[in-house]
Amino acid sequence: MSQTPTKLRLGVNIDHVATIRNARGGARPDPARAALLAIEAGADGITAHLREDRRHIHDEDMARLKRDITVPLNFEMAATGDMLRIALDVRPHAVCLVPEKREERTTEGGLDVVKGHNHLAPFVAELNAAGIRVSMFIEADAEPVAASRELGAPVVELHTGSWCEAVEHGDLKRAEREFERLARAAESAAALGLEVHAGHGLDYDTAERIAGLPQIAELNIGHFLVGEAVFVGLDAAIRRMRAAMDAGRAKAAGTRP
Ligand SMILES: CC(=O)[C@@H](O)[C@H](O)COP(=O)(O)O
Ligand SMILES: NCC(=O)COP(=O)(O)O
Repeated sequence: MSQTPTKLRLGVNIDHVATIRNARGGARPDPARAALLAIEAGADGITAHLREDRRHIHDEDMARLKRDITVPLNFEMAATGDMLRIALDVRPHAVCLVPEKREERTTEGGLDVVKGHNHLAPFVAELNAAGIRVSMFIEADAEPVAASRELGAPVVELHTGSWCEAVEHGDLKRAEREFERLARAAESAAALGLEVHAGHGLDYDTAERIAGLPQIAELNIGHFLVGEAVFVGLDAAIRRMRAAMDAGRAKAAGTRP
């Protein structure tokens, strides 16, 4: 017998609207406007990453997003004292702790929650105490999942980058291995009572496939959607993404979207 699938949330990451704005300085395109449009199109949450080098999102963007949007704000940040101070000031719905390297082009790999336990513990504790939902952006492996649980984070976000890269390069064997890894990590996180999110590098096809993992509650997607917006508009790209996610979840559950 088929079961009604639980709805999978879509968090739209608007970082790269700010990347385009910053290419020229000034105020356009405005990431807060993109966030409002994303919500109209069906986003369940807005994600933004305040990088230490401020290459895209700026401090004022975070403050404006918190003030203007009507859905949960997911604030991605490195575990530094400065970022913690800003997050406690902005008070987003959620903070996702991510690893950050100044020279990287995008987030490479997950947080080292095992070796980094002592460094990360006070960040998780302070954010938890402030009522901000903490998620750990980790590699899809049992060890970081268990270490995140030990740290007291209620949520993990599984890094889908390696899987998406293998799919993009047509390396099907590696892609299947990476997908199995994500599936196992999602299962072990859910078994430990953690809420499971996933993201990085997802497109329509990979989002549809990963939506079939029933433990996953939220996908965070940005770069691909902002790129698609150039061709079809942000509204249409988000609606198509929503449909792909619903189709993937329904297919895996044996129902219709
Ligand atoms: C943590 C993560 O995977 C992304 O949300 C993050 O925002 C990537 O950083 P860039 O947006 O700078 O590529
Ligand atoms: N945490 C992942 C995210 O927010 C979006 O990543 P991407 O789709 O911009 O690669």
